[in-house]
Amino acid sequence: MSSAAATSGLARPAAGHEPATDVVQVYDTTLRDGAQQEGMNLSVADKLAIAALLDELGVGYIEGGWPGAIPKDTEFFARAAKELDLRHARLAAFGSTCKAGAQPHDDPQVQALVESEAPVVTLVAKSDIRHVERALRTDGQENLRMIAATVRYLVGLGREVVLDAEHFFDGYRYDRDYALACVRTAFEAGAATVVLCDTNGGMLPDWVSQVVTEVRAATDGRLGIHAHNDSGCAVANSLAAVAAGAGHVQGTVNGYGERTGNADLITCVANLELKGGARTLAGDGLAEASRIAHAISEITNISPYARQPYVGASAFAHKAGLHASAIRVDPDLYQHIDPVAVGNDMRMLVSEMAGRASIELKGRELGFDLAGQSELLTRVTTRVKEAEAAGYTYDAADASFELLLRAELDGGRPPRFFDVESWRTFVEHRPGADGQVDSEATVKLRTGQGRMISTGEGNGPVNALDHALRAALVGTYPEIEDFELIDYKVRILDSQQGTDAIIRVLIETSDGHESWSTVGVGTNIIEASWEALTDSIVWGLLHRGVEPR
Ligand SMILES: CC(=O)SCCNC(=O)CCNC(=O)[C@H](O)C(C)(C)COP(=O)(O)OP(=O)(O)OC[C@H]1O[C@@H](n2cnc3c(N)ncnc32)[C@H](O)[C@@H]1OP(=O)(O)O
Ligand SMILES: CC(=O)C(=O)O
Repeated sequence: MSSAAATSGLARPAAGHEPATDVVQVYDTTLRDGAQQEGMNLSVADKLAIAALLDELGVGYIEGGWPGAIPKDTEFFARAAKELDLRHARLAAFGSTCKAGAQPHDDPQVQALVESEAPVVTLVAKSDIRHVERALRTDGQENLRMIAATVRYLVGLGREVVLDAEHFFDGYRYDRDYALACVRTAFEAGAATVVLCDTNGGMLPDWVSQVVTEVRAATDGRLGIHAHNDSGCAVANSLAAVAAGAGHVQGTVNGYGERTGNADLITCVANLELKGGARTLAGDGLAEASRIAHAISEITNISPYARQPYVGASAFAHKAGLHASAIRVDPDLYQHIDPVAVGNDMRMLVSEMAGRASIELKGRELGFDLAGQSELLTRVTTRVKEAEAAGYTYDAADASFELLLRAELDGGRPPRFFDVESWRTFVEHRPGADGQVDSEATVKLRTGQGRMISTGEGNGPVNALDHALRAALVGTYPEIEDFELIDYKVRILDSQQGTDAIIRVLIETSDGHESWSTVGVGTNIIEASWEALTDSIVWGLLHRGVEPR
């Protein structure tokens, strides 16, 4: 594998996509525009924790929210000043220009921005004349006065002012002169950066490119880009803007944001750094990007998107056998960068699409050197294909695949910690018990310490079976007390057969340090669950280094 993505022959900038400037400011708005995402509700503690992670990533600016408008955001700035020790980022408070007919020093909303004590203030201003007239219900001159007065006032108080020109691209296409007048007014009043916003998110990269090129030629000062993803082009539009001369890019981690979200900041930065050769983040944060993106998902309580570029769990996961056979020669042949550059890992997926190279590489990932073991590789590949045809799925159940591989390595014998004599479950409904249904299971098995018979109760037959199995084993293998079933998924594979269909069960187990997934297949849910449950215990014991007792 190449040591750095930037050195990979595959990661060279494509002509026309290099940034026009080699330093691009990175401005994160996860805590403000990201928080505008449907269903997201961040506490002040959440915001402080995310801000610390963003600083670790190395962004230049963290927009913390809108003090004065949202009480939690007012509190965030008060606490951030005392509790955050930012090494890289400057905090930005977001708000709007003063109201029509008002002066900034009399406008309570502008005063709240001042009182936040954030060193940077980002003002949203209308730059589309239609919004000025219809939403603000004022005229173009008054809006320019509001921009000039508010920017000048805040700059006079020593703040770095960023002006977010809302609806800029739509406004520019409708009335170019007015949109340009807003940008010029902000620069003349002392704004450090004017950010051209695709607020409705409907632009396409060549439109953005053309507009930014023209604005750059017509004005003097640093331009930024703030793109929403309604046309699916937020990242592409941000890159197009930077290539056309914008020196500041706004976005959110994981692309959170209003409606379809904002430009995914990590994708933008990774593209700019690794392909465009720009300097964006302070420090080595990019190499930690996957961990940071996932940590932020934990805080927002929104499951990470596996297929997210660069940082997604599937971003460097390879399933097709032909891909694996080339990757065995050189990973660059099927990867656009070295995953290490963004703190991610290459993974091999074993499935019906696997070839012998996939099995060899997966084996290597699991710590087995299978190189040159041609017969074994053929046997395992055949077993995987047959099992997948019967309903198993190993790309979602690494632990079950490892047990299959170990069995083949050991002459077809699966690892044996116990021998099952029998198991059974029953479900009972008793009249007069408030509709309650009781489940009970009995498991009979043998370990080296003798014959064990245990009964378990549960809120369903699988739960009862799990309890009975654990009860039967815990005396011999106390280690299993730490194993916890954390996810359980059932899928009907042949739905046309109704209740006779094949059932697949996937189980995820954790011991508090790592988690592992196992699969079971059967004509009924309990049989399939039993297989996944026993695999999960066997794998857990093997990985604890436990010998059969
Ligand atoms: C494109 C973006 O995403 S910008 C960020 C948007 N974020 C938010 O709106 C979240 C926080 N917002 C809020 O808490 C509230 O909307 C507040 C506190 C800002 C305003 O609340 P209210 O005073 O009740 O006003 P309301 O939300 O109904 O309307 C917004 C007002 O701001 C005015 N306004 C809108 N944009 C601007 C601007 N750039 N400059 C000055 N005034 C503006 C509108 O004309 C309207 O004024 P009006 O009350 O005189 O009609
Ligand atoms: C400022 C902002 O969030 C927008 O225009 O989309």
